[in-house]
Amino acid sequence: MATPDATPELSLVGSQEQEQEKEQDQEQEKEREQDEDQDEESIISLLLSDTEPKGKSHRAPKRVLAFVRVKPTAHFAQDMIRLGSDNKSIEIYIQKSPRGGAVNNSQTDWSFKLDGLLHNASQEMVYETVAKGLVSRALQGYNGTIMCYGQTGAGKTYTMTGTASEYRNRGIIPRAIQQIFKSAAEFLNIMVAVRISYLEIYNEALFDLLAPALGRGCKDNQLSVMDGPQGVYVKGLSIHPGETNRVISEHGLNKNSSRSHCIFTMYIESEGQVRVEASYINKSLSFLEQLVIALADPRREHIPFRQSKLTHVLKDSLGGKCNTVLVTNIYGEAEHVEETLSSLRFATRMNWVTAEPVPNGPFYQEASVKVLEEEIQLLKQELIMQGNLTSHSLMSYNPLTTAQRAEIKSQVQKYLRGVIEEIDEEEVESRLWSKYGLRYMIESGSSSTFDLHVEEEQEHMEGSRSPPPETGQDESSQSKTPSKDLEEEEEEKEEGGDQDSDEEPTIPSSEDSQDLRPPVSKQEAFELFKKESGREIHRIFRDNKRILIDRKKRSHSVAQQINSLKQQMEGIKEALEAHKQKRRQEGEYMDEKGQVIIDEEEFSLILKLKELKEEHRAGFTELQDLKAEIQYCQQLMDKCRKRLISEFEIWYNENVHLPKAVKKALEPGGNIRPGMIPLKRVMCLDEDVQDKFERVQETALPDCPGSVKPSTGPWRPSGKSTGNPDWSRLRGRRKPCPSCPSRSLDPSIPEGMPPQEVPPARIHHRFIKINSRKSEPHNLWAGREL
Ligand SMILES: Nc1ncnc2c1ncn2[C@@H]1O[C@H](COP(=O)(O)OP(=O)(O)OP(=O)(O)O)[C@@H](O)[C@H]1O
Repeated sequence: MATPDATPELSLVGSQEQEQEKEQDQEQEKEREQDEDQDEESIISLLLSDTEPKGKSHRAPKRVLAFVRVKPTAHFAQDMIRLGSDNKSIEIYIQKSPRGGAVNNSQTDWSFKLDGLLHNASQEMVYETVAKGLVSRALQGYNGTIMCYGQTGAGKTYTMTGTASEYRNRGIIPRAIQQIFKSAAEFLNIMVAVRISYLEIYNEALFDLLAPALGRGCKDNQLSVMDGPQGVYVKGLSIHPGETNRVISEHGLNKNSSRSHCIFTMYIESEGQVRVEASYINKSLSFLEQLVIALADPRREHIPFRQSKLTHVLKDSLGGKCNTVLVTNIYGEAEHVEETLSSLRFATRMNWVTAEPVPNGPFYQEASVKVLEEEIQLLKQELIMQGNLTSHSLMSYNPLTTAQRAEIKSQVQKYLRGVIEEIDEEEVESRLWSKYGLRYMIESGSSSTFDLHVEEEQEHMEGSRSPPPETGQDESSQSKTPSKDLEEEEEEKEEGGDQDSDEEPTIPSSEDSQDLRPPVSKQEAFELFKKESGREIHRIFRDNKRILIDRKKRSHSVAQQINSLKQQMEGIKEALEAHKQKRRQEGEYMDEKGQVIIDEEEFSLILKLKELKEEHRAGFTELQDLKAEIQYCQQLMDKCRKRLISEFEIWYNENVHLPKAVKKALEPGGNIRPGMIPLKRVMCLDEDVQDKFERVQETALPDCPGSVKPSTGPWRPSGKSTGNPDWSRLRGRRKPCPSCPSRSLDPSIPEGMPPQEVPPARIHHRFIKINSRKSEPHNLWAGREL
């Protein structure tokens, strides 16, 4: 049984044969005395806490933590084993051997100081003391190893796996798995995968305990310990998704376990990257002792890791980048005292082994990286969408290479010399437009605002290279925000209907070839569409997007808040634990109801912890709600995006590709039913036809100031005309001029119709298309004549 009143005494009485060892131990003991007081508490608290101490490098060497667990017994050798009331020291007293004679100076007393004694400790307490901090650190990215060492039957398996019969007696492994999954569940943004392996080393042979067909005794077993760039690993060892119970019960508790060493490893991965390997070793070791002696001696250069499979496998766990905790299981009975002494010596040496744990990358950082990655993904999707809209699915957003520049230059030159009819590359086309500031003209009879917007867009993009609009709009109307502008336009439309007018500034003069307009690019058309027909759906899309971004930001900050609360809670729990320990050591007072009396500080800590827990719970619920909202908004956004694109495609084809007359024919009551003319057959004026038409128009309207001459310029595709225009009819198609009301260019409008009744029409628009698809020579009038 425990001897709580035993005085802790740090003394070392040695025997001759152990003199050398004793000197070394004394030297170390002195050093330890100096460092210990400052160091010990901080090391333990660092290991047991989630947080890094401020101002301290996490690369500072850390000792292996050594705990001793005493197996409960009714025959505790009180006279031989004395447990210190500090719960850290243990003394062994062995009576002098009578064989030693009168001069018997063999050592009889040994005193050991470790990081903690676990006597009559529940499984829960063992886990809290030994493993919880290490697992928390594993979740922050540090590899960790928990080892159990001790005499056969001393309780290693019980400590590691516990008993299957009683839930509360589950051991470190199931509790660690539970803690990992619980913590992972709190980081909803991160997918955490836990995989396991279970290795047995028996007579220097390796066995995969999770490969049913390859258990011990199977000749096919081909496992070997390897040194890899990522550290030591066992080649051929199977790694499984985290369902362990069945297999462990089959293999883990075999009868010969006392002669074997078992290493259970958990690999914690977040989003594909192996983060942590938390290993558990549960068997007594012999080569390990030599290794530990070597590791504990700073003067030793060679560390004999490779002398056994076990020590080789443990290379990264001892003295490496790993947090290591040792539990030494001992018996409390007198008959085992020699073995107990040897186990405690091992524990003390292990306690001197240092390591420099380095994180693989903490989850908390991972969470923020995840948010940024999602943002990048979102932006990429938008870029792809834009690319699709501009038919630039293969568009590269990188600067052009020299070869690409040369290709563009050569194509442009060929095109300008008339060597080629079309510039193949769509990207070349778009760059051409932007380089030469070319504008477009649209065969549109109904959308006056369309042109106006295009003009505004161009101005916006090119820094007001065009002359200001002469539509009578005052300056204030030009400086309106797009949304306000759109609202007012809408109102204007409602009040005055379609205000297509001849005064619009988009009408180019024939002298000014700069104003010649190539066809509208899809990108520009899309911008326009978003402000007009697609305005509502675009608004919804934007609203959803705004909500989505807002929720993502919020969820990120809530996640951070939760993490910080968690850290605070851990801090308070530690403080409470310290209070509890102190209380127990100093003796507890009870009130009349038998309840322990606590001091004010402890009470306020309890209240604070309660408060934090509530906040944590609320934060967690909010995070889950936000997650659901984010998912929902994302779906809505996707739907809106699809709808926006599909409606735009229809709008674009109708407004840009279809000439006015075809559109008119497609209107309800028109003579062409939708679908009769494939939209892909882009209607464009054949160049020859158009040239002739321009000439006819010029001669037909020589002296009418209100008439506008079609533009001429360098954009003359030299396609062969196959059309057969009816010139007599063409002569009749002129733009209605306010001063010449009897003349109309619309074939559907009889001559002499008053101007106010003439539907809006433009003859100065010409359709020039440069793209990789060949469009059939086809003209508006031929279409109408069908
Ligand atoms: N702290 C404890 N409380 C209750 N029972 C214990 C405790 N420690 C060990 N035992 C019991 O003692 C027996 C032996 O323990 P265990 O199998 O864990 O020893 P071991 O060190 O793993 O032995 P071996 O090296 O031979 O495998 C088991 O029945 C176990 O349940």
